[in-house]
This record gives sequence, C-alpha cells and structure tokens, in this order.
Amino acid sequence: MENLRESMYKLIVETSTNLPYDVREAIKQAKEKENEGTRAALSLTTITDNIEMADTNVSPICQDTGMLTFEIKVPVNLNQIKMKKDIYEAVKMATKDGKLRPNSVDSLTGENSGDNIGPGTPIIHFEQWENDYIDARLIMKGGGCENKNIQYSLPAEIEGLGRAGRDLDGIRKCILHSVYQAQGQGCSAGFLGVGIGGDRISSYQLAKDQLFRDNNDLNGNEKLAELEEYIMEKANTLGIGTMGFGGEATLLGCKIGTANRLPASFFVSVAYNCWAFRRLGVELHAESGDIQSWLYQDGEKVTFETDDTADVSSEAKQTREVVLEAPITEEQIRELNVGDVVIINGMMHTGRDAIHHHLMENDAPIDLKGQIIYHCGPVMLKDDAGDWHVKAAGPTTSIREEPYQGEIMKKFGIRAVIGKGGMGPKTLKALEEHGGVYLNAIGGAAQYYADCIKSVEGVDLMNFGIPEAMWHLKVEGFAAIVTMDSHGNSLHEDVAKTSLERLSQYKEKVFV
Ligand SMILES: O=C(O)C[C@H](O)C(=O)O
Ligand code: SF4
Repeated sequence: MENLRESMYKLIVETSTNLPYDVREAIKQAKEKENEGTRAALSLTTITDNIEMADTNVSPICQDTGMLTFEIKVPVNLNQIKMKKDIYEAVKMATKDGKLRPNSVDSLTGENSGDNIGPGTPIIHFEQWENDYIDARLIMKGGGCENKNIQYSLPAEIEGLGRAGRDLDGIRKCILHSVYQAQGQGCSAGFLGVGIGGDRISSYQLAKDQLFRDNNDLNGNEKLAELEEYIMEKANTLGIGTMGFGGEATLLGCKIGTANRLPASFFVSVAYNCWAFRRLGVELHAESGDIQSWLYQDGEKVTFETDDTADVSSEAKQTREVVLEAPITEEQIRELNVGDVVIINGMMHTGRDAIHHHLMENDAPIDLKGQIIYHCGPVMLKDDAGDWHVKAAGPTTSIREEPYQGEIMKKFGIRAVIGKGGMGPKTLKALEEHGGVYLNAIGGAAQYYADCIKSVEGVDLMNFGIPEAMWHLKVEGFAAIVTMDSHGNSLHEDVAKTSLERLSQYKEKVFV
C-alpha cells in the first residue's frame, strides 16, 4: 500500500476544493428557479462563481474545512492501524499546504493542534467487506451547519406544527421543522440526511450516513421516497432562501433512512449540510493503494458560467451603491437601511468566538473606533519570507457572538460587523442605540472574499490559533448586504416570522 498516503491526500484536496457532480447539479437547478436579479439569484451567482474559483485555484470552497469523516470499507486482512497512520499523514500534508484549515481544537483549553490531528479528529470508520478493493469516502461537514443538526424524540410538540406522534406523519413534522429552525444559519440552501430510529447516537450516525447517498437516487422504501419528495416540495415553499435572504430555493436534497429502535424510544435525527456539501469517494487498489476510480463523479461535470456582472456586488448598481471605508462615522451608519448593498474598501479586522470573549474583559490590541469587525476564521499560509497569504476567508455564523456583540461595539466604538446568518434582539437593540450596522456576506464564498483581500497588514492574538486570531486585512470591493440596520429593522426577524407562518400551513395530517 505504498501509495495510500498519496491517494488519501488527493481525496482530501479534491473534496475540499471541488464539489461533486450531484451537488453541483442541485445548485444549478436552484439557481435556475430563482427570478433573475433578485437577491437570492445574485447570492447564488456569488456561490457558483466561488465554486468555480475554488476548482481553478485548487483552494478550499469554504474556509471551514469541517470535521473530516472517513468511511472506509476494506477487504479482510488489511492492516487498518497502518492505514490510519497514512491517513493522518495525508491530513497533516493537506493542512500544511493550505487545503485544510487547522480545525482541531482542545475542548477545554481552546488550543489548536495546528495539524488537524487530535483526540477524536479526524473521524475514521472502518468496515470489512468481501470485495477485493477499498472503498474510501470522505465528508467534510462544517461547524455552522453541524450546529443546526437537530434530534427529536417522539411524541413531541413541534413549534408551528403542533403534536407529532410516533408515525410517518410525526416524522414529516420533525423534518419540515428542522428546515425552518436552520433558517439561513447553516448556509442555506442545504441538504438533509435524516435518521429514524436507533438510539440517540446511532440515530445521528444514520442521519449523517444518508448524506453519502447520491442526491439523485430514489429511496428503496416507497413510503420514504414519497416523504422525501413531499419534504423537497414543501420545504421550498417556506421562503427562507439562500442565506436566509428569502427566495425559492431553501432545500436542495433530502435523504431518509431507518434503523430499528427500542420500543420505548423514537428518535428522528437530522444532519443539516450547507450548500458547500463536500463529500467524495474513491475506489482503491487493495495492494498498491492507487486510485482506481472516483465516486460521485459519473457523467459529465456540471459547470457554471461565471458572470461578474451578476453577483451580489452588482446589486449595488441596481439599488444604492454605498461605499464604506473605515473609520466610519455614526452619520454614515444612520443612512444605511436593510436591503442596501455596501461595498467596503480599506481595513477590516477579523474577530470570532475567542476574540469576542477576550474583548469583554481586555483591551483591544488596536484602536477599533469606527472600525469594521469581520466574523471570519480564515485559512492562512505563511511564505518563506514570513509573509501571510489568505487562502480562504468567508464569514462565520454570527449568532454565536450574540451575548457579546452589542457590548463590544459600544465599548470600542465599532460601527459595523460582517458575518452571516444574522444576529438576535440584543444586538439589534445595540445597533439602534449605538449607531451600528450588521452586514451579511455570503456564507461559504471563501474564494470570492479571499479575492477581495488585497493584503494582510498584521495579526494579533495568534495564541488563539489561526482561525481565532485577529487578522488585520486590507480589502477592495468587498460586497455585503445590510440585513440589520440602526433603525430597528432586521431582515432575519422578518424571514423567521413569515417562514413560521408558512410552516404552520402544514399542520394537518398528510401521511396516514
Ligand atoms: O468556522 C467557520 O469558519 C464557519 C462555520 O462553518 C460556520 O458556518 O459558522
Ligand atoms: S461557513 Fe457555511 S458553507 Fe462554510 S462550513 Fe459553515 S455552514 Fe458550511
């Protein structure tokens, strides 16, 4: 198996940088459904441009390269301990080359292992089979969509839908609700893997396993096939849309599986995957470890036309072009309204979970008055001369900073924060009181935004690790949409409200 390490390296790089054909096809169809010129359509154009850029640059589609999970089937008698070592080496190499973000963090101290290896990471499952070759599949599921996974224990009372019993109709309610509760926070439009039955643990595993099914396959169980079809149709009427901006495309795939359960338990578990659905596989020669064929890449590769006159930045030309450069004044902020597209030039500073926590108790390493904070944990590489380069830099889910954001903006005089998925009432109130704005960038579009970053001017608090440090970035033409303004308006609040109303239409029994 002298080539296993190299083959696994190829699998990792390809999974991180090149979306599988079935996922590309689903995104292409979603884009065709949206009306031209709408925010949803323009956001999808940013997403498809980003997919092509990642492919061309051989760089991560999204900066969160996720929890590496390998599912490997091996002929009997193969040494799995040796195989594991090769996989670890391949992971380390891919991290060093900037194809993976160092994403393995000690749960208590927050210390980043730096190479993606640590207790519990990566996840590798082996299973023996009677075939004479190896089937190795990899999924890289990011943290934002992982946080939107949900497990229901039936019977249950479901928000908007009422009582869900221990039957197919109860399951239907759980799955519809799971789409609603994710809103735009898991970078919709998304894909669902659903596990019915098992115990709490195996039920979630079953849900994640469903994500390995080809998006175009038909469920072998007629009832479940019907349910999958129903969910696809109805979830796309909720109006959550791409990034939760509203629109036609909310769900791109739904795969449901079952396992036996105990008489006393009835779990429905949902694994929510963002549009950046990175999963690929290879068939390997059992002796050499060479790649014999790729999985999920049958037929002709689905490509997207790139159109730089029709992405989010072009919306500014149709609405109002507002160019911002820090330091920003309160007056400039008060002029902004939900729906405006802002083009940012000049400096912005990254800050996510560790920085927000730190700033509550400590001074900032630089003067943040009038500045812009970007909720982002980039993939960075240092060259031989010691200079840093941005390899991927999309936004992270902002709601995690909800306990801190308002206070921190006031304390340091920050005028704008950029992130994705929106923030809650506490931040909205602070934006109104202080004169601040929340700007939504397109989640997952890590190449698109990396391209806007013209230089890395410095970094502070590197002790928190690469994703969590405060990077000082100079940008040009960085486009984002005002989704929460200083007048008490929040697009996220509006979409949450209307989607709940739409969800409630589906209260009545459908499956008997
Ligand atoms: O960790 C990140 O960079 C992003 C994360 O996957 C998220 O969706 O919030
Ligand atoms: S930022 Fe969005 S696209 Fe990237 S891993 Fe998180 S949920 Fe997925």
